[in-house]
Amino acid sequence: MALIEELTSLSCVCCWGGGGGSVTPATTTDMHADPNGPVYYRGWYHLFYQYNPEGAVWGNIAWGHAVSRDLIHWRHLPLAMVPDQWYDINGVWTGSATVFPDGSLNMLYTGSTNASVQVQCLAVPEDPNDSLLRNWTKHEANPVLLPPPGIGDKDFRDPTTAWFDESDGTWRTVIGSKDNNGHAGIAMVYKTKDFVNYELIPGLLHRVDGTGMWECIDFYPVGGKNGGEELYVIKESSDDDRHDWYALGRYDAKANTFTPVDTENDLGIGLRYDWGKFYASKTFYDPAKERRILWSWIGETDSERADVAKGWASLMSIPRTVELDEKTRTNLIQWPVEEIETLRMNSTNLGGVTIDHGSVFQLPLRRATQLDIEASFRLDASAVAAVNEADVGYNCSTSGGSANRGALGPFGLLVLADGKEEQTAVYFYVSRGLDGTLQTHFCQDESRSTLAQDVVKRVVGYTVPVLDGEAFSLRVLVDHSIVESFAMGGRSTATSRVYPTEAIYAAAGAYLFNNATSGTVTVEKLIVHEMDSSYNQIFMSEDL
Ligand SMILES: OC[C@H]1O[C@@](CO)(OC[C@@]2(O[C@H]3O[C@H](CO)[C@@H](O)[C@H](O)[C@H]3O)O[C@H](CO)[C@@H](O)[C@@H]2O)[C@@H](O)[C@@H]1O
Repeated sequence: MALIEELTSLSCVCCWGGGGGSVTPATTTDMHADPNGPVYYRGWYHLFYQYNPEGAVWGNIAWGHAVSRDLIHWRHLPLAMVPDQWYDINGVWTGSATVFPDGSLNMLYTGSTNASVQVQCLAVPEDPNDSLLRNWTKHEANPVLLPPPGIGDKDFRDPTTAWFDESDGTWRTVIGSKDNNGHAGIAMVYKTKDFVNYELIPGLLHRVDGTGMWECIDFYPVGGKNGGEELYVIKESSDDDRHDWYALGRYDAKANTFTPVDTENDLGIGLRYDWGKFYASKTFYDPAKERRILWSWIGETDSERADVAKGWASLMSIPRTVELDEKTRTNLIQWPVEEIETLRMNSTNLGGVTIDHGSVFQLPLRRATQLDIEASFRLDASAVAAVNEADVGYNCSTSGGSANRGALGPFGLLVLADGKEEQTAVYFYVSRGLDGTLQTHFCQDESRSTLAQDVVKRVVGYTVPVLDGEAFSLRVLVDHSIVESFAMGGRSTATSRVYPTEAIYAAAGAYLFNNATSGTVTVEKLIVHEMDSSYNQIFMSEDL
């Protein structure tokens, strides 16, 4: 069994379900999954989530609920909704909040009926004056939407936040499904005036053959500032491969179509929010700070048996802002919300060092289990120029991880590392293509993250754009058993759920490494912040 040394208290914005540390468990065994209906309401950030109060495995799905003033310090509230009606008795599944111009809001969610049919249901706050949104009324007209003809009873779920279409004064929501003909993922759009009666808009918003069932679709605009063209993001959580894929494109409301800007990066085949463990994510618009925030379910990578033994499973990612990368316009930028910086304590500036090829350098830190690391690297220009031979076919997942040496990489950081057996490597590997251009790969190697045997350990990552003159930059958030990394200012991210058994407490360290065969790496910037815990707990009246 894998051992988790202690609660992941920093990134665990939502891991209330026991595991020790500062969080009082709601019960002794439970399981969390998809973020649901995130919303800002009357001064509170609300996070609802798929939750099994009865065990550390999926099942008996209800809506857990927590609130925060700052997205970092969370207070647990009682369950917001439980399966208690024929139309959701098999689970109150994933849904989204829609906020109206007058500030009121509702939730559309998927109910799994007594016959396991997926239907859409409406819920409204019992008392709109309760800023904590503690009690919810399921609408008497539920279920408000059934699977349409041609769609499988079990393939119709996870309505998005609705948006208003001025052309006909209706609200629009997207629901994901699949078409077995072509094993296609599909996105359907419904219009409604009252959230009780719906009309399916003819045609599909989008469809991509071979991608299978699209769960937890998200759809929102990005960019459009300073005269730039607004684009749309469509995101699907692939039931086939359990990754969150996105595409950038143009939305034609009249034609009800989404067209990707780059067909090679169409939905489900090109861009991912995160190359690690990151699923069923959802965004919401934060009116308080005029930003879009992304949350995701980080599942376990050890065995179900281990989850049952430890009594809880899964947690939420650190909330991230998400916006269009205006420099490339080919990808999103994700970044930990600025509020995370309030947890920074001691900061150590270690920049300005040069690491020779084939070397490792331990960072002089007091403790290294809760860190926020900001780093940027530059390769020695003469070493880059000297590499004439093409190095094609490099792939983070299959090229041997951080141990595999090339002329220009890997180089980066080792975290949750004991200097002997255990480490998680976060690194860049630069290769020259046949056309002479350089390609940068951003990878995270979990293969030595734990000595435990019942853990899926992978090397994850992909290529990341590096523009002329840019240094190779990394931001790495380390929290005992989670590593969330952001490369090139957030153009690419990788999250690893790890279970060190030796690299724990005082034995955990962090290192710089340059495992390239030629050339030095200059560490231009390296600031390591020790991080405080967020001390999440049950909501108390004095929290008001
Ligand atoms: O909780 C339901 C909501 O969660 C979503 C996306 O995470 O669907 C998850 C899904 O898978 C769960 O059940 C599987 C067993 O049937 C289990 O293997 C898996 O680990 C669980 O996450 O739930 C349905 C029904 O089982 C399945 O088709 C999905 O893949 C979301 O789509 C739901 O609203």
